[in-house]
Amino acid sequence: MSTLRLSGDLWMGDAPLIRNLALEFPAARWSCLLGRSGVGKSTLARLIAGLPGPYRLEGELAGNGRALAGHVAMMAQDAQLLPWADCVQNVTIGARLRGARPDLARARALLAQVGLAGLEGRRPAALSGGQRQRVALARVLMEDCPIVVLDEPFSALDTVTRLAMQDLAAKLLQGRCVILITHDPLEAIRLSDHAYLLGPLGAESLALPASPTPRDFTAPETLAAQAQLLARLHSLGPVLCAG
Ligand SMILES: Nc1ncnc2c1ncn2[C@@H]1O[C@H](COP(=O)(O)OP(=O)(O)OP(=O)(O)O)[C@@H](O)[C@H]1O
Repeated sequence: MSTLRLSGDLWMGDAPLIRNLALEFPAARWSCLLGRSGVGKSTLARLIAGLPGPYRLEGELAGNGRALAGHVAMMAQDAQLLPWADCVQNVTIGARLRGARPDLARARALLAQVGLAGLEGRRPAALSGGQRQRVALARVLMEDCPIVVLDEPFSALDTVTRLAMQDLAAKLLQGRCVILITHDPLEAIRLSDHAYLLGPLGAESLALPASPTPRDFTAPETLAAQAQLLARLHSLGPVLCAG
């Protein structure tokens, strides 16, 4: 699967959310989706991941004309772990739901890769927020899908843990088509090869530094791009609540 393409109008119930979408998510690249709260970023993430909901796309979503079922793994802000299951059981949940025999050795190896060697038998309640996101990352790697959707995966973490998780994800998800949703301009700039700013009337492509990712958060070009992106997001104005 080389490039994932999404085009058309996104609807929530009987109301349009985003019109005129023409998004391209190349293989082996990180693409970022930005936009005001409520614009429809998580809805797009769910659509790409094939999750059910009261939304529909009047258009096309495919990778080289092929359907996406079985090709997408997703990681969200909340690690979404089973509270009664230990790390190994959480990482192998996909196989068990499919009725397949879980590869426990591979699960343990992936947990070691994300820095959780020795904690395999712990349940989520006995892990820190950062450790839970590491389990979620290991679960994504376990699924071994060419497309990975990350919906604000690190936004609940403190800044230093977040930077470490960004570096880890950039390393371990290398070679996959990653679609990152984030509110954090620095995260977008550090990790993305390209970015779209979403609005109700469509998506705008944003310029990013040419340097390789993950970008050094102290590099002048990273900081300049972060400031520029923050200014662009700020210019959209605050989110207003109806009623
Ligand atoms: N299950 C649902 N039923 C009805 N409306 C929904 C549902 N889920 C989301 N919406 C609405 O669809 C719109 C888009 O929601 P979505 O969560 O995709 O936005 P978002 O851009 O991800 O926002 P945020 O940045 O705040 O997470 C919002 O107006 C939201 O209220």
